[in-house]
Amino acid sequence: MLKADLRTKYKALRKQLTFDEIMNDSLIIANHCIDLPIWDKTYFHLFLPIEKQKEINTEFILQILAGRDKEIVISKSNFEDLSMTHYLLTDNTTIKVNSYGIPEPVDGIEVPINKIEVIFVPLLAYDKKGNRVGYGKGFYDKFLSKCKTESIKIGLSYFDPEDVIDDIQDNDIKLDYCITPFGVIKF
Ligand SMILES: Nc1nc2c(c(=O)[nH]1)N(C=O)[C@@H](CNc1ccc(C(=O)N[C@@H](CCC(=O)O)C(=O)O)cc1)CN2
Ligand SMILES: Nc1ncnc2c1ncn2[C@@H]1O[C@H](COP(=O)(O)OP(=O)(O)OP(=O)(O)O)[C@@H](O)[C@H]1O
Repeated sequence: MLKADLRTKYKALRKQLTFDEIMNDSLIIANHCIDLPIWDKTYFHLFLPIEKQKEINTEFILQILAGRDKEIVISKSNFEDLSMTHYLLTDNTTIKVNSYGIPEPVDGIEVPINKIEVIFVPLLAYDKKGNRVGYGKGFYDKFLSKCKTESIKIGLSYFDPEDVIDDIQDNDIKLDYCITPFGVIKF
């Protein structure tokens, strides 16, 4: 299927999810993280969920990371140049929801991209090769292209993969893993 059709399909599927399903799936997904070979790493990038889009609630993953004394990195998005700036999440971080519904740090200690070792990636759909589709502005394509090649990219999804995304381009960066409520997929 084409990216545009996948966006429509998966937005519709997400719309049907109840609050309880979102919470249950998010908790199961967080528990699957424990099985991944990432726990020797220090710098973990996490997205904070857009509630109105019914994204996976990453609060449970956040708790696991904090419990293991990891450095947690979150981003602020610039919709003018489609770039992201990365900040360390600390006890003093003030989070504000922006006009797109994304919870973001107001300011803080900036983290250079080359420090980030593990990235939890939001997505609408993905395929069996680890290609992904987001909201279509290319924020994560750009961000992931600047990350160290050895960084571990982990998608989170409520759903199984599609067979194939037909319009993949050269600048699409593949995931290393995807976690769903059904288990961990390695690409
Ligand atoms: N939690 C989270 N943070 C993230 C992303 C994400 O997917 N999830 N992004 C991943 O790249 C970037 C933000 N990407 C976005 C791109 C477009 C829209 C947007 O256009 N929203 C419209 C309606 C979207 C729609 O339904 O298609 C709106 O809010 O009106 C929002 C976020 C960076 N931060
Ligand atoms: N590394 C890059 N640098 C600059 N532009 C890019 C890069 N990667 C992708 N783009 C551009 O971003 C636009 C959106 O790409 P795509 O449809 O793959 O977005 P997406 O993966 O759905 O969105 P997102 O990454 O925000 O979740 C395309 O026009 C693409 O050419």
